[in-house]
Parts: sequence; structure tokens; C-alpha cells
Amino acid sequence: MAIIISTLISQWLHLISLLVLAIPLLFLLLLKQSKTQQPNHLPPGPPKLPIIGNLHHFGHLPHRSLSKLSNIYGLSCSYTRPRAFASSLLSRYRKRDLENTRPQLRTRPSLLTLKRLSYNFLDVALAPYNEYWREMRRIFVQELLSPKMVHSFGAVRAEEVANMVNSITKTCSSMWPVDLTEEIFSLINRVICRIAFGKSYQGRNFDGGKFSEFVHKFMALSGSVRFLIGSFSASDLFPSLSIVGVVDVITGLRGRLERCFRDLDKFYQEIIDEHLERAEQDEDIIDVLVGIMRDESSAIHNTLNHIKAILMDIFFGGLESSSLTTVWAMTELARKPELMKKAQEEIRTSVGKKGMVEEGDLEQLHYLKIVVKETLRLYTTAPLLIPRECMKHCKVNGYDISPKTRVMVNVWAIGRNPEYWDNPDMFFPERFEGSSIDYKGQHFELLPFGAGRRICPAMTMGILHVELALANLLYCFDWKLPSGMQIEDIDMEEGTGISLHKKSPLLLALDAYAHEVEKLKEQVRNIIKETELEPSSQLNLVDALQRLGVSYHFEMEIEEAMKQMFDHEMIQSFLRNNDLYGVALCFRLLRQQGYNISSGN
Ligand code: HEM
Repeated sequence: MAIIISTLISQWLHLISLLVLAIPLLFLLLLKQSKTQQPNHLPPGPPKLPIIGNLHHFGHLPHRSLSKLSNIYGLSCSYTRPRAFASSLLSRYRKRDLENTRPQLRTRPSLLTLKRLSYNFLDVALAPYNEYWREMRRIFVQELLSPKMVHSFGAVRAEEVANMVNSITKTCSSMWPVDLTEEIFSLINRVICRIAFGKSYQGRNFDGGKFSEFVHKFMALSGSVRFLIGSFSASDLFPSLSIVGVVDVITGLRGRLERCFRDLDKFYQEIIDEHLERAEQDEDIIDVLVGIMRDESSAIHNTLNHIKAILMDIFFGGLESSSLTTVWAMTELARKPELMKKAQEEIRTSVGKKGMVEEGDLEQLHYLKIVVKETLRLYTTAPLLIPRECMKHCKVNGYDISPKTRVMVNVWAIGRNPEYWDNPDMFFPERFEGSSIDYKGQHFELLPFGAGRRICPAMTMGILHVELALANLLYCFDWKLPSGMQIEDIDMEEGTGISLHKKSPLLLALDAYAHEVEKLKEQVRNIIKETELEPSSQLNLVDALQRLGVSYHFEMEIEEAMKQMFDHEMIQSFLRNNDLYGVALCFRLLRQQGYNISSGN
């Protein structure tokens, strides 16, 4: 109770302090605004309020609010204070205009809050457009995420996907649903951590636990500042008035940011120190960055801060985007079981009985690819991209965009614009069948990775993570809604945060039958381990299971059916390769044929 009262008092004190500050601030701003020269032909927008302009229109899901505004006010609208803070919604622009404007929109606004988190803009994502950014982006694309480098992490991804499958198998039952959001986030988290930190990440006290705490803190922080999209604090909103920095102190935002920054900085330092001390290299991302730091001929004199800034990009860019896309894809497929089945059939037919979808299989999975494309159209994880800033005066649809204008490109609205898409709100991957539209920045209707010079440099890796996770979830398990739940009950609400979150976790149950097969696999796996079955044992499946002591009751006819359906060689190869999925698959096929197989005890 005491805690609640003290929290209330402190909130009131904050509010009163803010009001006290607001009055002199209002005068200062009105004075300054009256002196500001207005450009000629600004985009239309709703009436503005003093100081905050149109900020109150943004709501807690700005991409949606801005989309509505553009429907009312036309092609390009919604700004607050030209120069200091302005946002042009480019959800409906002419393609020609976009092409002409793009060169003027290559830089990022210098947001004070992000200055700290990016080690004074030493990273790629937030650095202004200049020679430094060009070189850092080259390093990012050619050295950190080159196709060779991405490929070299294949084993890490395969291992972590197998861990996810095992974790789902172990922790769930057909009664208790799986928290897919948790499973997917933790998979991508482990993959990205291992790619960035290498072996040193595994088995350490920050393995999983501590690091995901940091990630959560970051996410919470981004959620708390979300409503100002792209202007992350009061100081960013009114950069010309240094006094307003006090507001950030009062609201506690500065303190929280500082603490979060220090935690992360300490964490990075620990790992970098280890990499610096050890003799042999792992070829993880820190190793590559340390190599560049030691290379005196490098165009950029890399320091520890450069390395840390790049790590920020990798975690900010790599964690959420791929996880959220996979979660939304599974959510939509759960709402459309016929599409899920179609995707599963494609994967299972193409991959066969290997037990896992491997990276090399993905190329053949055309339906899966358009499922991902459709997900990115509807649930683009960065709905307003990363804010851009206008470098030189330019025109969009005849409207003036003056230098220093902060520009948000509403790719979420573009992806749902009825002028470009039939039934835009419907999840319908088939719309991409036979279509050349892609997400690589060439088709302005679909820009989930942005476009132009600032397009996401890790698109290939991001897509690979999504496709691999999704393919394995669909291949290894049959999913259904938790008992008592209807399709309409699936919560599609978006949460706040700088990315497009699903507000509540996605909970799905394993189909009872599929779950049994998984249980059987686990049982057989243990038995093989215990009895140390020789790989060369000449056994057929039924004999093998009997010799191993698995008491499955087979009717005679089932045994016959098995012998007919699976030739001796095939079963031998399952056993030789310890391919329990294959064994389980035999059972599954028999069940599908209507045979009643029940486990003994
Ligand atoms: C499905 C996965 C991903 C999606 C949807 C995505 C989306 C985006 C978007 C929309 C942008 C802004 C582009 C613009 O302003 O025009 C961006 C930039 C960026 N992304 Fe990604 N991203 C993904 C994966 C990744 C991964 C895995 C990494 C790093 C390992 C990454 C690192 C970056 C960086 C560094 C930038 C800044 C580029 C620049 O300003 O030059 N992204 N991404």
C-alpha cells in the first residue's frame, strides 16, 4: 500500500513539475515559432496545437493514426513544427516523387537519446549520411554479414533450431499450449548471441538469462518512448531549447536510459576483453571487429566504442525483426488452418524424412517464401522505417519538404493501401504467386526492409532466420488452437514499442497425435542410448522395438502393413542413422491409415 501511495505521490509531483515547466516553455516556443520562416507549400495536416503541433494525433500506434490522417488530408501530411520536428507521412506518394526525393532522405536525425546508445553515432543505423557511414556500412555488409560469413553460421542455426524443437517437445503436452512467442524469441536471441559473441557466449552467466534481461529492458524502454516516434525524448522533440532536457530528467527517462546504457556497456566490455585476451579466434562478429581494430591500414580507426556501437545495431536490428515476423506468420497461419496445412505439405513433401529442415531445403519452399512475404506486407516490423531527415529542400507530391524535416515513411500503410493491393487487410500469400513483386527495395508497394542506400543491410540473414524457424515449426509439429479457443479468439492486437509487436503471446497447442509421436521419439531415443544399439544391427523396425523393450502392441495386420509400407532397407537406414523422426514417421503413417497403435506402458 505504502509503495502504491508513494508511487502516486511521485507521479503527481512529476505532473506538477511538468506543468510548472510548460508555462515558460510555451512562451519561449511561441516566440521562436513566430520568428520561424514557414516554407511555401507545406503538406496539409490537421489543425495544430501550440508547442506540440500535431503530436496528439499520433496515438499509441502512430503508423495507424498517421495512415488515417493521410486518408483525410491526402497524399502527404501531418507535421508538427517544420524544421525542429516534422513528420511527413509518405504512405501515398507517386513513385516518381519517391525516386526524386530519395537522395535527399538518406540521412538520419541526430536524436539526443540515440546519440548515447549509438556511442555518438558510431554505428550504421543511426549515423548521419557521410563518408564515415559509407565505410561502416561497407564493413557491415562485406565483412560482418558477407554471404560467406552468414553461411559459416549455418551449424549454429541448425543446432539452435534443434534445441527449440527439443524444448517444445519436452515442455509441452497436448493439454498445455506452447508459448510460441517465447520459443521463437529465445531461438533468435541464442542465434544472434552466438553469431556475435561466438563460443564465449555459451555456458556463461549471461547465457540466455542475463542477456535476455538486457533485451527486455531495451524493449521496455522503446515502448515507453514510442508515442513520440522518432523523437525519443523531450530534448529530441525540442532540440533548440536545452531547458527541456530537464523534462527528461524529471520523467525519469534519462535515468532509465543511462542505467540501461551502462549495463549494456559493461556487458559488451566484458566480452570484448575476453576476445582481446584469448589467442585463438572463433571468427564470430567480435573477432572480425577486433581484427579490423588491430589493422592499422583500415580506413577507420576502430576503437572499442565502434565495436560496441555495431553490437547495438546487431541486437536492435537482428533480434526483434526476425522474431516478430515469425510470430506474426505463425499467428496468421493459426487463423487459417488450410494455409498452414498447405505450407506443411509443401515442406514435408520436399524435405522428406530428414527430421529437420536444413538451410539448403529452403530454396525449394516456394509457398513458405510467399507466406513470409505476405507476413512482411501486413506486419512490417518497422512500420515507419527508421526516421530519415531531409538533407536539402525537396518536393513530395508538390509539397515543400524543407531541410532538417524529420520524415517517416509509413511502409505499414503502403503495404495495406487498397490502391496497390486487393483486399489489403486479408492474409493471402497466393497474391504473390506469379507476381514479380519483391521486398528488396525495388517495388515501392512493399518496403519492409526500406529502400535505397539505407535499406536494411542484413535482409538475407533476417529472411533466413525467419524462414528456417518457420519451416521447422511447421515441419516438426502439427499445431492447433488451445482447447476451448476459437479462431476469432486469437488476439491480433498490436502492442506498443518501436517495432510492430503482437501484444499478447501466441499460444498454440500441439496436436495430440503429433505430440504422441514426439513422445515416442523421445522414448526410443532414450532406449537407444541406454541399450547402446549397434548402428549396424540388422533389425527390422518391429524387431528392433521389441528387442529394445518398447512395448507397443501391434495387431498382426499392423505388423504386416508396416512390412508392406516400409521396406527393410529404409527402416535399417532410420535405425543406422539414429533417425528417430523416421521411426516416428512410420507410426504416424500407420495412424493416418487408420491403424490403432497404442503404447503399452
Ligand atoms: C526480418 C528481419 C529484418 C527486418 C524486417 C529489418 C528491417 C529493417 C528496416 C525497415 C530498416 C530501415 C531501413 C530504412 O530506413 O530505409 C533496417 C535497417 C537496418 N537493419 Fe534491418 N531488418 C531485419 C533484420 C536485420 C538484422 C538481422 C540485422 C543485423 C544483424 C539488421 C540490421 C540493420 C541495420 C544496421 C540497419 C541500418 C541501415 C542503415 O541505416 O544504413 N536488420 N532494417
